[in-house]
Amino acid sequence: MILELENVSRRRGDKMLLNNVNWQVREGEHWVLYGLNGAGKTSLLNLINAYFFPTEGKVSVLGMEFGKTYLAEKLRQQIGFVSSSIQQKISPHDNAYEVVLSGAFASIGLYQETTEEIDQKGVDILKELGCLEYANRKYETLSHGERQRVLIGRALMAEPALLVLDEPTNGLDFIAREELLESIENIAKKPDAPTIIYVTHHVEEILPVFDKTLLLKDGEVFASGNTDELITSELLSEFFGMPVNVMWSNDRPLLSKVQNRTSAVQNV
Ligand SMILES: Nc1ncnc2c1ncn2[C@@H]1O[C@H](COP(=O)(O)OP(=O)(O)OP(=O)(O)O)[C@@H](O)[C@H]1O
Repeated sequence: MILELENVSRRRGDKMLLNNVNWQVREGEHWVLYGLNGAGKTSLLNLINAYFFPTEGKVSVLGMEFGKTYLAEKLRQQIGFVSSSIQQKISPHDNAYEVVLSGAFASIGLYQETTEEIDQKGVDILKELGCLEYANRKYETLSHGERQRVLIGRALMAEPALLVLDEPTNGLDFIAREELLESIENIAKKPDAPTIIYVTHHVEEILPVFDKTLLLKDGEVFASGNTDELITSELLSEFFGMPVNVMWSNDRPLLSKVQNRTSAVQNV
């Protein structure tokens, strides 16, 4: 089992950041974690990464149960994490190749000697993610989309059992977003792929490989299960508290607001 959360709550003062969350992620599954701003997604990721501990409930990540053994460092080495907070920590003067290689040591910056095997693996990953042409460019000169690819490459260097992609398409234009999604899909489809948790605000980004979804609302699990059963007009209308329409095109959902009668009349 990759992830097992049992009746997990996290309180901060009077506020419940997470309330009675149950979630099981099995090896080989790919999940979307979907929620609006403030739903508790970051809080949940902080818990998975052992930056937070639950006030109540049981958390077990990659077979390590929190509280019983304190293995935060060991755990984090086995989780590939791509987020805007990691993005900000990368040294802007390191080149793309060095950033990717640093993932082998779970370090920010490359301080250790690499082996030939590590170097080759870095090249393979750069190739796979389409980053070879800018491998020698400084991180600070890369576009937003290129940086995200490099960060995913860095995360893959450590061969993580779990890869968490926290809103990786933020700030990307349509083409860059679709290209990045294609790369993510290719990674997910590989036989030795890590389990992926893809965090997003955008239903349109749910790729067919993400066949499991957790809908988080106000710190609680609104629903979890098979994506095609959850991402429906009916369930999402209930989730948003307003009527929405979900249409599927090329196995990807498209979301739109259903116009109510009053606004339709106003538009006449
Ligand atoms: N340290 C804290 N103290 C008090 N409230 C907090 C703290 N951290 C987060 N919150 C609140 O908990 C709620 C959940 O926040 P969280 O950042 O987990 O949501 P999110 O789903 O990641 O949102 P976004 O998509 O906007 O990043 C929010 O209402 C937030 O204001």
